[in-house]
Amino acid sequence: MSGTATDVMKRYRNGEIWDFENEMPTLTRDVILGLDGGTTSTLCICIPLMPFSDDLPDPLPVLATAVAGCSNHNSVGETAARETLEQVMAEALSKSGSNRSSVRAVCLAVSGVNHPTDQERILSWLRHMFPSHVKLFVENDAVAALASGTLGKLHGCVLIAGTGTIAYGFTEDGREARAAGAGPVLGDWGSGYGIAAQALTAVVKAHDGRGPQTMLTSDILRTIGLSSPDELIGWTYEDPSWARIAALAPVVVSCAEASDPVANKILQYSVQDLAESVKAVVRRLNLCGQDGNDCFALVMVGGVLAANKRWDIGKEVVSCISKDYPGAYPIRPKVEPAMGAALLAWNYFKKQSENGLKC
Ligand SMILES: Nc1ncnc2c1ncn2[C@@H]1O[C@H](COP(=O)(O)OP(=O)(O)OP(=O)(O)O)[C@@H](O)[C@H]1O
Repeated sequence: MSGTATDVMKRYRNGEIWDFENEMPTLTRDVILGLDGGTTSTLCICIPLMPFSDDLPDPLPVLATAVAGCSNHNSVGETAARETLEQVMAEALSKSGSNRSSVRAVCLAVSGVNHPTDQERILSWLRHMFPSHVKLFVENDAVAALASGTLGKLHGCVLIAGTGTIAYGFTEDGREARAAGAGPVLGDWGSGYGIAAQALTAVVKAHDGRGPQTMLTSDILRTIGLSSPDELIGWTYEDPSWARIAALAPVVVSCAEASDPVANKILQYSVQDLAESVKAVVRRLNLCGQDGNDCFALVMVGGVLAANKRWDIGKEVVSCISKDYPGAYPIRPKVEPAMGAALLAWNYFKKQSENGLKC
């Protein structure tokens, strides 16, 4: 299958493949399922197998989406994770008017896929759900995040900074490298958790007389409804979940915006840490070429990198990376990681077709 940009425009209307002869959506079609399996929810997106053009339609055609709970087997166990996946894919297919026999590929991006054995285990679940001709992919969620910025091409580096952080990159010939993403105990200081943990530490140090006074004390205590730093010990033990601590990151930003030197220092350190993760990946993969000036996509994802009025962490990170690697071009994805996952699978078929292979 191949198609020009004009063909693509002709074949889509309102995000559906359109049967122009009969003025109705085409009912029988090959579809791809892209899934983003997070710790809180799982999103499944069903797209048609689009024509293999370099100019993708804008907006990208979505036949249906479905949302379910957690599908991370580390959190909910294998049986519940499999059931959630089955349910969310069945719902997306049913909403799109398709069924399992229309599925050409499934790409599942999940957090916690760090090793080929994780991949194999999840692949074997999918193999039981679909006929053998269906192409199956299981990736780390960072890979889908990269693809959501590059529209399916695995080339460049993604930096995710939300509750946690990770940098993940690919060369055009498929080599990959990652940095950070090992969790707060192992020093992800640029994550929401890392920023908030440094701020809480600064508050306790100021209270003890081990560090400078900071407006973080009043602002953090007000935010979490405590009256003294002494109560922080009980507060952290009460529920040490990463997201609860990480939710304090915007308080650090507002204190830095109000020129608090301690908050400023924390953010500057976090910016350096995030930039170092990306630079480590770029260096190991030589994404910037021999002279250091080659262009590469730098996909920026996550709440910490969202634009703030005056203290824009994402902008500072890019500026820090650009000093060493001027070819880094930042992309803030317009589509969901689940779409990134679906586009990864589509790109696989596109490459097959370009190489003259049957797909
Ligand atoms: N304006 C902001 N500036 C800095 N940090 C922010 C801002 N808004 C939200 N955050 C932080 O972003 C984090 C949430 O981001 P996001 O929703 O991308 O993460 P997540 O999906 O929960 O985590 P992860 O990507 O690690 O799984 C929270 O820690 C929050 O404190």
